[in-house]
Amino acid sequence: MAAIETTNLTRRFGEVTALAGLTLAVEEGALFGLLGPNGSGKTTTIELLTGQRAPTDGSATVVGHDPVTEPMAVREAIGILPEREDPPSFLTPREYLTFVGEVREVDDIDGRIERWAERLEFDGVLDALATGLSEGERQRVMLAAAFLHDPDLVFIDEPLVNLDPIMQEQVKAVLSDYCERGNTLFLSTHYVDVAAELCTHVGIVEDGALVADCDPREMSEDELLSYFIAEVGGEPPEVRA
Ligand SMILES: Nc1ncnc2c1ncn2[C@@H]1O[C@H](COP(=O)(O)OP(=O)(O)OP(=O)(O)O)[C@@H](O)[C@H]1O
Repeated sequence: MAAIETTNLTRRFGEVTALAGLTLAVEEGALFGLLGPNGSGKTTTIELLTGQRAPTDGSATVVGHDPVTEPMAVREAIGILPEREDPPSFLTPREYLTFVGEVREVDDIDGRIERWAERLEFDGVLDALATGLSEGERQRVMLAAAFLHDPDLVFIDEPLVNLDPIMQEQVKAVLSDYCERGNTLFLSTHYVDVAAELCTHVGIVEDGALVADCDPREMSEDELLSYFIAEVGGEPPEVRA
């Protein structure tokens, strides 16, 4: 069954067409990556699918609900980590996550916070003001917030940005494990290596339209990179020896 389906999803901002008729299906349990260059419409797609913005044209279904007519049902069923969002600077991670847990009506909030803090290794700063946290620590707190209520589907805009290589590996394991339990992830990224290594399904988007839909497990990272560059209008690189 599809966790997400879009038909001709379109969004214009005045003269600018951010999304130009995106038609896409993401199956339940997929670790989906929307791969595209800067300005290709990735963030806009997430904003439309999560009910933060209305489309100019077209439609979408997210875990069986229409984000335009049933935004609350969508919001309850999903987790989201938008690009460049931080916990409030004047709260500690524990306070912020407690607030999120209460809004999300999570059982055993304290236990879940402890488990996520250990898993994402920010237990040492759980009671420090967020203003003093590193960018990577703030990113991990926001990841915990997205997963705290154990949703069926999570959207993450650029999941590994700001993380050091060791933390990137740990976050990749968290994301893979989440999908192996039957949940669905919708990532947006412009990093081909992230899509190649992590995803089970990649959609390549350019100028707001889907130009390719592939399974990266069936190709090497170099092949995905060449495919990506060819699809977004450039010349493929010379294959490395
Ligand atoms: N609120 C807005 N008003 C006007 N134009 C917008 C708005 N939001 C996005 N756009 C434009 O729509 C296009 C797609 O933007 P979007 O942020 O969805 O791309 P993206 O693929 O997420 O880019 P990046 O990888 O740089 O984050 C861009 O040309 C952008 O300038």
